[in-house]
Amino acid sequence: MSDASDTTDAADASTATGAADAAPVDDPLLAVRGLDAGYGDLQILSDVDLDVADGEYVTIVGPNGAGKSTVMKSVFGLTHVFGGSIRFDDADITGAAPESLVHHGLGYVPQNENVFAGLSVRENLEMGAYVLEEFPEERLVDVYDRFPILEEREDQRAGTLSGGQQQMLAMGRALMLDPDLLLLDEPSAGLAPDLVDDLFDRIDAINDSGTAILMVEQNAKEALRRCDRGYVLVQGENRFVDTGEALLADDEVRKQFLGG
Ligand SMILES: Nc1ncnc2c1ncn2[C@@H]1O[C@H](COP(=O)(O)OP(=O)(O)OP(=O)(O)O)[C@@H](O)[C@H]1O
Repeated sequence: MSDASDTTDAADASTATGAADAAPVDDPLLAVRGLDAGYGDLQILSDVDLDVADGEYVTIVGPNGAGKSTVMKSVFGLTHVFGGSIRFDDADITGAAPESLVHHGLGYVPQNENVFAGLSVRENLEMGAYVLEEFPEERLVDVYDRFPILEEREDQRAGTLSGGQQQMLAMGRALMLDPDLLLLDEPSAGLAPDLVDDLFDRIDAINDSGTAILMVEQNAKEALRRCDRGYVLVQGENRFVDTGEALLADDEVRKQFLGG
């Protein structure tokens, strides 16, 4: 974990003992500061700070109901923000609508219902680019390169794909706009264990080609193994922040959140 002497003003906002510097990145692509957010009148997140640098791979782990998905939804304009700010690429996007965020270079793959089941694979991918005046053929080629099964099945209805293929399609759709930051909410949920590694490899490859990733995962050990930095969120607050490697090695994190 980071030394306490590292703490900045933003980190001072962290409430839990042992919280490291939650905002350690110079000139971050995404900067969440002091975020209080939730649904209707219900506040779920308290004073959350989170950074993602350009090209960085950041993961959020933590117990069920901690508010991990709520962080992602807040970044994508899908919650009620009570306080704090969200900046992306030097613009204040706090409370901005999802339609405007995709223009800004933000892609979001929700955990559930993330494909149009009644449309074909190709139509789903076309929907991913609907905000553009001209269809980006080169993006389709890139997505088919990353996920060849989607090209093989381009005329098949998305609802008939397997869970893993639907997840690839959802990611492919978000990649059609070549986002600078891709938000992935539990991409491995519901996948057979032998498919999970393959999916994580593909996410690594997306990151290797320059797209920053912010990912929520239940599969915490694997996610921390692969990411640059991780946040452990508990009851709507940052509890630990560090490199994935340091979090995996931390006794308290291991004992409390990674099953020993
Ligand atoms: N649309 C909603 N309206 C009201 N409360 C909600 C809504 N969505 C989530 N919540 C509540 O917000 C809290 C945090 O949920 P969230 O899905 O962000 O947690 P999570 O850490 O992602 O959990 P999990 O790992 O189980 O997906 C939970 O108590 C949940 O019941």
